[in-house]
Amino acid sequence: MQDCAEVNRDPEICAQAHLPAEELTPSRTKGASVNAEPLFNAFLRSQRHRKPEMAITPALGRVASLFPHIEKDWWKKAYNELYLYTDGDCVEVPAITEAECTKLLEIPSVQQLLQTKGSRVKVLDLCCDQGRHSIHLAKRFPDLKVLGVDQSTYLLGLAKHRALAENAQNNTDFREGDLRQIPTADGGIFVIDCVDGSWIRSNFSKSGWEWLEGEKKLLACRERELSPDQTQLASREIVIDLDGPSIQQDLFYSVRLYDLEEMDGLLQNSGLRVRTEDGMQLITPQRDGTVDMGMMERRQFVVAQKPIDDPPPETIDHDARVYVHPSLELGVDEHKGKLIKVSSFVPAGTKILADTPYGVVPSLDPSQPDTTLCSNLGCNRLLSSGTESVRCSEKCIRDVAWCNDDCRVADQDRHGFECDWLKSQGEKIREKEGQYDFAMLWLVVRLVAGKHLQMQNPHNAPKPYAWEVWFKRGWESIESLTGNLGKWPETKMQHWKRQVEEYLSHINRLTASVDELVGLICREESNSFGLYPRKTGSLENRGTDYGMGVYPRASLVNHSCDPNLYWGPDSQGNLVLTTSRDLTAGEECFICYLDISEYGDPTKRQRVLREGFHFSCACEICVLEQANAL
Ligand SMILES: C[S@@+](CC[C@H](N)C(=O)[O-])C[C@H]1O[C@@H](n2cnc3c(N)ncnc32)[C@H](O)[C@@H]1O
Repeated sequence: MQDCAEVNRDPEICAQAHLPAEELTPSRTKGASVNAEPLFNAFLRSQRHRKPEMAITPALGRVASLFPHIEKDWWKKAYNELYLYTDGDCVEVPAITEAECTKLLEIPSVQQLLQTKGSRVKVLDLCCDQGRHSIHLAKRFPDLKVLGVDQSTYLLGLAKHRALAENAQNNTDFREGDLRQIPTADGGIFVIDCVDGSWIRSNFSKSGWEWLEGEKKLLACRERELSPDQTQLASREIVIDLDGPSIQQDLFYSVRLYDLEEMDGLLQNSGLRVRTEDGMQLITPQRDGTVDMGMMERRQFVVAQKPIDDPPPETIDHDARVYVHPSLELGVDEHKGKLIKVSSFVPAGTKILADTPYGVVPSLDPSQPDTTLCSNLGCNRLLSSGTESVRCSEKCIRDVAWCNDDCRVADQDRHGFECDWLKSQGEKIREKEGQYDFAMLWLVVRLVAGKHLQMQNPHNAPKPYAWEVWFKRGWESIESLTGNLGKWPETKMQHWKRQVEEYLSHINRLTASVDELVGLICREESNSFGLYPRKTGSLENRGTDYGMGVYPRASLVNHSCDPNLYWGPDSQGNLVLTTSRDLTAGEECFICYLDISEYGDPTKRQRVLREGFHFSCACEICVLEQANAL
């Protein structure tokens, strides 16, 4: 690996196009695509004499479980010529490689890097396989230096052969290496193209039969099994050559399934920070109905970076972390008001929006009084009991903590705004009005604190973001939220007015009037999101909330009892909205405002929506239920 570092020290784009190679089970496409490339076949022919390295377990019939049969280092032998026939062939189409590279280049931070550095950028392609991305990028940008690293001597040989034939040998290099021993460079961008574990977990096919009509006539028979803890997917692949000695391979292997949160955690453990603003884009390779796509069916890009120097707290712009999918746009409906829709087809499992909060508060679970959120708005990490944390030196309230001193310093000004108020009013409100009203009033105070800081630091508004075509940022985004004014019952309005007069006049720097603050409560109550441990919008119970926040962009998504998005916070308190099914062009996006697992009863559900959100739901489920009730 020393060599790699020398050839391509500090790569700027580290693309783990197949993370790790052994973690993927690329699916199959027609053998015709293999035939389409004479060079590839010539190489295969030249390798014909090689005996497959794979040891075949003789006469092993049906097995009770696949897991006991998996050899420890199965991946050391599996990436041979058969792999390209039965697995790698599904992406052996130049158009797919081109589309995937275009996606990579569309990642905002990659674009930015290319714009600032030109094509002098160095690319490290880990688990480069037969070099299809490396060679494509090298040809597309002749000044680029691309190093491909893989553990398979066979695939590297093919990559070198191809680079030569495609005249890309001068700016590519291919070396043998183990990705686990490659140090990550500072300042570069780390892109992982990996299997979408959570999707595969619930959608994988237990078996697959596939005819592979190419240079060889092969039949691949596959069987798959999920481990009891659902973290591993084991496969058995028997490959039969119809012309030659029949069984070519009986391979048992297993792949670890990571979902986005786990991947995020892994990257953070390795000192990388996930760039949520770059999105985790989904690639769905071309396929046809006859292909057993295996784990290639759903993949995603995760983009991360080693933190460079953090900007000083007063210049932090949380809105810089907002991610908006390019197909997303705003609309208006006569009854529903503003709405979010998509302008083109978006496949299921796509992150459509990741929004940053304008304010968040922890909502303490009384059974776990030590659990809270890092108070730094740029962090919001969950601090479970036992996690090391820094407490407020003024001992204002037990809910206030930071995960470390850096976060405390970054949050100094904002917390300074609320500290005295929390100290004098916090526990009193909780005792007299209850936890819900305390969290609501605290959130309102944090919203006002945000406005106050913004007014103090007007330079806190750098360049416009592309998403500002549709959305507002900063305090303006809060002001533009619907408050359902005039729709709340008078008793509720009086209750909030009393609370504002009784508790909020204690903030010295608060310059807002009682009416403005009551209006802010109405907005907060119409738009705030709970932070739940499990995703919401599915039939699963979402669990108990550990925080609540106002997310001005995500707030524009309307409700349906049969939503097409699910939502949940990431580890930094950003709210991530993901499509739960394919969306067609023009379709409105919906989340479910309720935990549908608790609101199966239509009357109860309609009542909560009317009282809490002031509308009668007319989604398909509600219409059907009403028709059945008549
Ligand atoms: C979080 S906001 C959603 C964005 C809102 N449409 C706007 O104009 O800002 C919640 C409010 O949107 C409206 N809304 C949401 N879903 C709706 C639906 N399915 N039908 C009618 N109104 C809806 C209600 O007024 C609700 O209180």
